[in-house]
Amino acid sequence: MIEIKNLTKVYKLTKKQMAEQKTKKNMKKAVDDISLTARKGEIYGLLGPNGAGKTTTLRLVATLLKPTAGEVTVCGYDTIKEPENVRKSISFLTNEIKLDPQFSPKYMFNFFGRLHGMDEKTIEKRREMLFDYFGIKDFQDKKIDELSTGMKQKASIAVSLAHDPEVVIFDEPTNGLDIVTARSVTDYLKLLKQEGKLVIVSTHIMSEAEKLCDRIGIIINGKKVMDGTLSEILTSTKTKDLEDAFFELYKEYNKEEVSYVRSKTNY
Ligand SMILES: Nc1ncnc2c1ncn2[C@@H]1O[C@H](COP(=O)(O)OP(=O)(O)OP(=O)(O)O)[C@@H](O)[C@H]1O
Repeated sequence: MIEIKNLTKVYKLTKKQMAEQKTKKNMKKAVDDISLTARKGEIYGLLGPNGAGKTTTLRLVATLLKPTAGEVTVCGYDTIKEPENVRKSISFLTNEIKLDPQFSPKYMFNFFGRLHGMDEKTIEKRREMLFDYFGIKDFQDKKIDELSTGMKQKASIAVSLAHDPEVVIFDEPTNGLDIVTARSVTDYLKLLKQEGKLVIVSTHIMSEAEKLCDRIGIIINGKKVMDGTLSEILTSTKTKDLEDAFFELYKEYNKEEVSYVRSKTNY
């Protein structure tokens, strides 16, 4: 289980970042008082536009960042007090973490398996199963550098799952993948859920959130503005699909931006 309580993350901005973000403030509140609970046997989706704070939230859960305020527990372990136990319980995948291009998928899998303290027999069994599922076997001895984007992503996913963790945290796992590869990834996430794992993903793809996630947390400007099942969200927003629901919430929580877009488009 993941329990997030009043989580806040403020970044200090460099002068360059201030210029890039066109702001005079040297602080950016990327995550603003988010609380949520995600349970075993479900896929929880963080849905939000670019810059909403999804990656920062997942990095805080994965112990890669320290919160400015609030707390997170993963499988009962506090991310600040017991980060090692949290790391043992999770798989974390993000676009910024890449496998070393000079090594092969097989080498990387074995390396991470040993790092997690797995014995050679278990490593081989897990590798065979995961490489088989993701169609990596024929490419397992090639350099990562020589693989296609989809194959690289599938290899990263397989390696990240080597130790069979209870909690799977994937930041935009289908980003940049073709529809067939993306489907093999989302189908595998459903299998993990059926095994009783907790899967938490971020996405800005409405259809993916609709089809994949049991519950969805909508994040706008660092705040969780709503969460629930798809039908709960549609009922509360009186809309017929997630895109309309998202836009209703976006208008409510982002009035300045929406009126700017309207004035530009006469919408
Ligand atoms: N290391 C950092 N230093 C300063 N600001 C940051 C840093 N990382 C992220 N931000 C800012 O924090 C905000 C939230 O970023 P974050 O990457 O968490 O959003 P996101 O929802 O994952 O967006 P995307 O879908 O574009 O990945 C953005 O305004 C971003 O520019």
